[in-house]
Amino acid sequence: MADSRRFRIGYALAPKKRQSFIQPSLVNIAGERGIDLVPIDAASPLSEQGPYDCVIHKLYGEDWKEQLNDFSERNPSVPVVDQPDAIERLHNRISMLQVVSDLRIPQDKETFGIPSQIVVYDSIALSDSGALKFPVIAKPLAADGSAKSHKMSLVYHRDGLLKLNPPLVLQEFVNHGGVVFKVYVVGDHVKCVKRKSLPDVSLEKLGDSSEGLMSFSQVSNMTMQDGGSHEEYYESMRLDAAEIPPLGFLTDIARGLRRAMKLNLFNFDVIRDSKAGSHYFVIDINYFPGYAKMPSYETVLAAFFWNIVHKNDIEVDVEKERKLLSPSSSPGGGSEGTENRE
Ligand SMILES: Nc1ncnc2c1ncn2[C@@H]1O[C@H](COP(=O)(O)OP(=O)(O)OP(=O)(O)O)[C@@H](O)[C@H]1O
Ligand SMILES: O=P(O)(O)O[C@H]1[C@H](O)[C@@H](O)[C@H](OP(=O)(O)O)[C@@H](OP(=O)(O)O)[C@H]1O
Ligand SMILES: [Mg+2]
Ligand SMILES: [Mg+2]
Repeated sequence: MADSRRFRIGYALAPKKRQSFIQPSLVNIAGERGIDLVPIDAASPLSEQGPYDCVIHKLYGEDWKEQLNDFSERNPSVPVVDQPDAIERLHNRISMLQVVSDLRIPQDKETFGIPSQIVVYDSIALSDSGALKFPVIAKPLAADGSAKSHKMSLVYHRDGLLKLNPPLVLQEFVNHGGVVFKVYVVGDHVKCVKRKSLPDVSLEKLGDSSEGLMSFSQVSNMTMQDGGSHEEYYESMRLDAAEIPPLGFLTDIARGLRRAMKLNLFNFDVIRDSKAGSHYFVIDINYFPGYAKMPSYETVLAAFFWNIVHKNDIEVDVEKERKLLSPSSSPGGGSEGTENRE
């Protein structure tokens, strides 16, 4: 007999994210699979809303974190995707990439790592960039979703550093042919797309840049102008010609990151070292990225939701779950039939 039970996924998203992610196409495809997407009002107590079979979210701040923790304590059987403590690691650009350095994956033909980087907490420390080679990219230390956290500078020489505002990360710029590979992860699903990136920096450019630095923001999200310049034309040719790294290689990294971070919804940016064609750098990891930009995102996300409500097939903090499910924690909430989940 067909399963007629419907499942409710509560979502707490900022207005812009809600608009881009909760497309009618996603609502329809999830609906056909028996899953209803239900908005959560972040201004009211979460524990008074519901019932939900799962909560997905992307909101910042301590208050929201407390709300989620409180909800999990009251509703231990309802998965919160993902746990706020696990997401927090991605709000700092050092802890974000540390997880990549700590990954132990057998590396064969293709190898990966992160660019050399240092963290700078105050202006005095800016005069000492250590052993870093220029150019470097200065990135705000915090990756907290604010417009400011995406404002970067490409710094050509030491003098350019003095114009920056710490706390920030100074990361060696790697020439990579102007293309960034965005690897989207949704549970065990992995999809790579190509995007425009910063162009390579030549030695000549390094020598004659009097400004010392160039500011930019969200370069991979910039669309090319209609009837654009020659430069844009060549950029788009470069993008078309770029070969995506082997999917098996990216999937191994994705799987390793998912396990290590205990996260299900993220993407990471990868660039290919122009000097060593099979060496790659992971330069950024983002929680709950712009999935609507991923081909067939509706079917992928609907399948993910289905897996959660039917099989609980998500990456979780086992220790935390154990505590939450211990007899001392109070059960409750969740919609009818939640206990049917495995
Ligand atoms: N080390 C690097 N070498 C070369 N290019 C880089 C490096 N780091 C960043 N970039 C370029 O700068 C862009 C922005 O950097 P990054 O991805 O760290 O910022 P972000 O604001 O967190 O991006 P997103 O919008 O993906 O969250 C990258 O997409 C890439 O084009
Ligand atoms: O504004 P914050 O919270 O930092 O999150 C952004 C991510 O950092 C970006 O990576 C997302 O864009 P991509 O999906 O192109 O990576 C971007 O996607 P969006 O602009 O479609 O929402 C955001 O998710
Ligand atoms: Mg990025
Ligand atoms: Mg980012």
